[in-house]
Amino acid sequence: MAGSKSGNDADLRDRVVSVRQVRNPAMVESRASLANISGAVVLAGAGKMGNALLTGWLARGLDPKRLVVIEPYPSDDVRALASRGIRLNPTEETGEAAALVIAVKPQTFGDTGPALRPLLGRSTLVVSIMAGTTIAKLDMVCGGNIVRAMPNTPAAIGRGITVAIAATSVNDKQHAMADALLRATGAVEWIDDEALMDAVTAVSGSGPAYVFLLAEELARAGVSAGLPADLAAKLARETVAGSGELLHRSDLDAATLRRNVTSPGGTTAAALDILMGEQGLKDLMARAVAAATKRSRELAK
Ligand SMILES: NC(=O)C1=CN([C@@H]2O[C@H](COP(=O)(O)OP(=O)(O)OC[C@H]3O[C@@H](n4cnc5c(N)ncnc54)[C@H](O)[C@@H]3O)[C@@H](O)[C@H]2O)C=CC1
Ligand SMILES: O=C(O)[C@@H]1CCC=N1
Repeated sequence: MAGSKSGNDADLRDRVVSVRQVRNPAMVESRASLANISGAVVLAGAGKMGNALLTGWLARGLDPKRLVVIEPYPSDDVRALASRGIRLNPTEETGEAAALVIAVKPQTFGDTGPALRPLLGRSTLVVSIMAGTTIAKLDMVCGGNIVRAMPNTPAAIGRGITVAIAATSVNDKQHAMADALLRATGAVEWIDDEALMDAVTAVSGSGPAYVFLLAEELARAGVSAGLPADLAAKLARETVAGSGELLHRSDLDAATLRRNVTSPGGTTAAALDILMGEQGLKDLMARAVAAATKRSRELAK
């Protein structure tokens, strides 16, 4: 038994190494491409997602002097970046940007978008991460060579996943720059069917919230089952984080990892009878993702 466990550990280590080997080239390439950007990278909106992007770019070697941040209510963290050379709300002309990344709320874009036009030249790349905001709307409100992208908040620790689609006017150089900017925060998947973006937003854009809710409710259920609140919170947090990390490192799919926890006739099976029963998680998740997809479509109007 012990022999087979250490064999499993060795297998897991091998898999971790092979995962790292696969991921590194893209990160290295992203770092090289970020360092090669000439011209200003302007970020409009340094809230939760804008901040995560900023952190990733700086960690991957984008020269802070190339960064311009437009943010009416900068957090202390963003203000502190000014000491590293980032230009925050500059009053002087910044000239034509190499890239403009739009991270304001979609509901405000109709008002904020036109003010960004002076930053755009013929070759400016525009990357929008706004939910539900189509390439056609971006083109109408501010123009530029547009990439529409949907990241998620694990971007803040370089573990996000972004789905992106480029307008036909985006050339190879602009495409590579967009890829480098987005890849600085994790994996990137390029698609060529914009209609998929609403479901993408519902699954990976909003998805971290569903996982955090799972941690919240697992802790609450632990308290109901008799645990002290702080122990329940710690157990739920570490269980969600550890399971996510195992899923990340393992070659096994989620269903197999789930089965590996489930002894026939045991405690997990008793819980899964509820979670996988009628109107269980499958039904709830399908309804939740459908609601988010619908909301993303509504934001486009
Ligand atoms: N939070 C998330 O998990 C994700 C958000 N997104 C998208 O990212 C965008 C930003 O979302 P959050 O960061 O969550 O919101 P947020 O509210 O934290 O950030 C938006 C920022 O825009 C700033 N702002 C307002 N008017 C502005 C102007 N005229 N010029 C420049 N900045 C202005 C606000 O002060 C705020 O800091 C949204 O479009 C959202 O759909 C995309 C993927 C995930
Ligand atoms: O809730 C939202 O609308 C944004 C987009 C995906 C995550 N947060």
